[in-house]
Amino acid sequence: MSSVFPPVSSVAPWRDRWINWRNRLVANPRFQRWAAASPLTRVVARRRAKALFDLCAGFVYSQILLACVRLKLFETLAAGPLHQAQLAARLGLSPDATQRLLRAAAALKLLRALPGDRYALDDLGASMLANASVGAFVEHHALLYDDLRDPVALLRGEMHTRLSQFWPYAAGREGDAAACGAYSELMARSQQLIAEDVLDAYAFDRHKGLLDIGGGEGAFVAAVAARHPALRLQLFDLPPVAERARRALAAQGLTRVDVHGGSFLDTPPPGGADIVTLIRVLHDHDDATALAALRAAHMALPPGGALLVAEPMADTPGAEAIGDAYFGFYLLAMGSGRARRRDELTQLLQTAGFAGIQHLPSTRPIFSSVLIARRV
Ligand SMILES: CC(C)=CCC/C(C)=C/CC/C(C)=C/C=C/C(C)=C/C=C/C=C(C)/C=C/C=C(C)/C=C/C=C(C)/C=C/CC(C)(C)O
Ligand SMILES: C[S@@+](CC[C@H](N)C(=O)[O-])C[C@H]1O[C@@H](n2cnc3c(N)ncnc32)[C@H](O)[C@@H]1O
Repeated sequence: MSSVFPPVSSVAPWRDRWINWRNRLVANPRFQRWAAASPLTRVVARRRAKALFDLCAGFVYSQILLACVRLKLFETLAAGPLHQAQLAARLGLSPDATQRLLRAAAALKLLRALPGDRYALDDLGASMLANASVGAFVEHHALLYDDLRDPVALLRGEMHTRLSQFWPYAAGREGDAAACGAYSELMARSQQLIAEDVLDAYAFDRHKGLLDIGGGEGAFVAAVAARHPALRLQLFDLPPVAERARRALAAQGLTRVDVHGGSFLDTPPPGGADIVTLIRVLHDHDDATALAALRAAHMALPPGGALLVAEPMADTPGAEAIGDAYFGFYLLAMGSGRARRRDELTQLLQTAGFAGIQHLPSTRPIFSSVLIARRV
């Protein structure tokens, strides 16, 4: 059999030679058949085959989830198990289509099949109910999947993406007021997955005033306000987003937040705070703009003031695919930024004049890791 692998140089480093030897073996169909049958290797072989199948099928699984979200299947089952026929009537699907969807959702552990053709929520379906923003993310993935239909063209920068319309500032259109509502709402809803974890990770009560740069509609400062009634609060975001924040905070009766509109690219954020937060802001931007945001934070703080950065980071153990695969390609489609590794962020922070950079353990680092630093 001819090999797709060129000969290995005998002077290559030992690690390369080991990897090449191993990959030749794994790519050999005879080894594959042997490994699938041998009691020594079959567990690993099945796991690898399943992992590769799941990569092939990922889009199909996602679209089954989208069908469940659009048909409000999880909400329909919130009160308890229902029979397949009852579900067909509630979902407005034929009996066949209902059975197909229910079986698929049960196979994906969203639902649990019960005896007598009844279905209940399983852990993943119940978790969808508990985290309402996940459904909103699933819906907005329609844009991302459209942009990903030709991933090579996307990598080559040959596509005009829908996601860059959704996030206008990523494409240099900071002033696009019409488009900021949709992303601001999505971000505000998904703070539920972030804010409490950040508040648990750091003792904000050692500070007098907090400024949230890129604070969106104020969902994070509202969570801070609830936990730390004595902290003075400021929010800075692009003018149309700041206007939305003013309205949203006033609607909650939160008049103690001082909201400022401007771009950190050309407007210095207000001073007076001794801690600045950048929550899910830096990863949106390429290094030059991320540095501008950090320099704006630096300027707003007194010497010794603190900077807290919270966002998904690329090298989070157990969540590598979320950082490098999901956010890597998401941000590519969006038009700027990348999920940085902790040491890459550390370097940016140092360049902007921060020191004492520490990683803080957080409850669910897969959604956001937390770094704290001190302004020199
Ligand atoms: C009761 C008995 C006997 C046993 C119980 C067993 C048990 C312990 C079960 C566990 C149940 C449990 C607590 C489950 C919890 C599940 C949770 C919290 C699930 C959360 C899921 C969250 C998901 C899937 C989040 C998805 C987030 C996405 C897709 C985020 C996308 C973010 C984007 C696009 C951000 C864009 C912003 C930008 C532009 C990058 O800046
Ligand atoms: C991904 S959102 C995160 C919002 C919020 N921090 C959160 O976690 O929900 C990024 C925020 O940065 C804001 N932003 C982007 N470019 C900005 C700029 N040049 N100056 C100020 N804010 C900016 C956006 O308007 C948006 O609200």
